[in-house]
Formats: sequence, structure tokens, C-alpha cells
Amino acid sequence: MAITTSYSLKQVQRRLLKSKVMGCLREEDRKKASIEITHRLCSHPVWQDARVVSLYSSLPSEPDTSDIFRLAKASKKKVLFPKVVGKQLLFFEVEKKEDLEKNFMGIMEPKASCIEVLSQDMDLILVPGIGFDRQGQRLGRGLGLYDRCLSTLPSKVCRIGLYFSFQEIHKIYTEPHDQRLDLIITEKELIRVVLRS
Ligand SMILES: Nc1nc2c(c(=O)[nH]1)N(C=O)[C@@H](CNc1ccc(C(=O)N[C@@H](CCC(=O)O)C(=O)O)cc1)CN2
Ligand SMILES: Nc1ncnc2c1ncn2[C@@H]1O[C@H](COP(=O)(O)OP(=O)(O)OP(=O)(O)O)[C@@H](O)[C@H]1O
Repeated sequence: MAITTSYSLKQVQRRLLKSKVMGCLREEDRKKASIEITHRLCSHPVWQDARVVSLYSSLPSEPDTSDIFRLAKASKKKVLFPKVVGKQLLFFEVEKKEDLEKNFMGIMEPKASCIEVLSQDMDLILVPGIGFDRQGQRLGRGLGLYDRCLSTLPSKVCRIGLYFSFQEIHKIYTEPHDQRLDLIITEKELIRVVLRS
């Protein structure tokens, strides 16, 4: 049967990218790549100038973000983590890793004692995903949580995707609600997205 809608094409790409991760990602390579990605991010001026940054607790299939958290706290940044509430992401300040607990889909999220911060107050947001292309398009886990959040953020908030280089595909199928990244960082390079008219 022919696949004709962007929805099903997305599903196909998502499945393909997920199986790529299963096939390509060994723990040792993940560790090495995560160190490179952390270094690239933390030496970038956008990161160094940011005072309020939104992070996330990584899944085993994503670059490890734990050193990024440590470095952000060491340089006195305010660090926010998302919490899934219905179809929305809300953001809370996290001071130390003990402020996190297992919640939605087993992800570490801020505990009830954490203070909510408006997403408009961020300088920078790290956006997880399972695939990307060089035009800054990303494919997430299919719940639209980050697309909804990004669609309400002011344009001054820098959107950065952290990926393994093998998660790149030539063109992510997009729908009108999909939100682009400004920067993509992999273990091999930093891609600054230039919008073409
Ligand atoms: N690290 C991280 N945090 C995040 C997201 C994300 O993509 N990555 N989310 C973005 O929306 C939200 C949570 N959405 C999620 C949606 C689906 C699954 C999921 O399918 N988990 C699988 C396998 C995980 C893996 O690939 O390692 C599972 O539990 O079996 C997880 C989170 C908010 N926090
Ligand atoms: N701004 C928005 N407002 C309302 N619905 C939205 C918005 N953005 C996405 N959605 C809905 O969310 C669902 C999932 O979208 P999509 O498949 O693009 O998610 P994704 O990019 O994989 O996930 P995420 O953004 O969480 O990483 C779709 O049904 C889409 O219509």
C-alpha cells in the first residue's frame, strides 16, 4: 500500500531512526560521543552567555546530559528541567540531581518541591529528539510536547539539539506545526542552521 500522508511518512522515519539507534549505539561509543557533544556545547558562546538554560534528563538512546548539568551548575546557571503535565511541558528549577525523581515514561523529572519557571525566562533550551536534518528540522517521540512548547517561546531563546551524527537524515518530513532548531551539535560537528527563503 502506498504511503501518502505526512503523518505516516513521519511514522516510517521514526521507526527507521529508532532501529538505527538500536543498531548503531554501543555504550562505549555513547560515552565518547557524549563527552564530545558536551565539550562542543559548553565551549559555545551562546551557552557561555546563557544564564537560564533548559536541560532534560537523557534516555539511554540519547547523548548523556549529566556532565552538562554539572558544568551548568558549576558556572552558576539556573537550570530548568521539563515535567510532562497533560499535553504540555512545564519547567522547574533543579539545583541538584536529588531534586529529580522517576516519572513520566521512567524519565527523571523535577520533584513537587521544585519551583516553576516560565519558559519565556529561558535563554536557551536543549531539545531532545530521535533524528534531525541540516535545515534544523527534528523528529521527536511523537507526542508533540516540544513542538507545542517551542511554538510559544520568544525567538531570542536559542534552540539546540544534541544528537549522534548517525541520527542525521537528508530530509525530515515536516508538518506545519513542526518547530526548527537554531543549532545542532553532534560528536563530529556543530551545525548552525541558516534559514533559506
Ligand atoms: N530525555 C528526554 N526527556 C523528555 C523527552 C525526550 O524525548 N527525551 N520528551 C519528549 O517529548 C518528553 C517525554 N516523552 C517521551 C515519549 C516517549 C518515550 C518513549 O517512548 N520511551 C521508550 C524508549 C526510550 C529510549 O529510546 O531509550 C520506552 O520507555 O520504551 C519517552 C519519553 C519529555 N522529556
Ligand atoms: N503547537 C501545537 N499545537 C497543537 N498540537 C500540536 C502542536 N505541535 C504538535 N502538535 C500535535 O502533536 C502530535 C505529535 O506531533 P509530531 O509527530 O510532530 O511530534 P514530535 O515532533 O515527534 O514530538 P515532540 O515535539 O514532542 O518532540 C501531532 O498530532 C500534532 O498535531
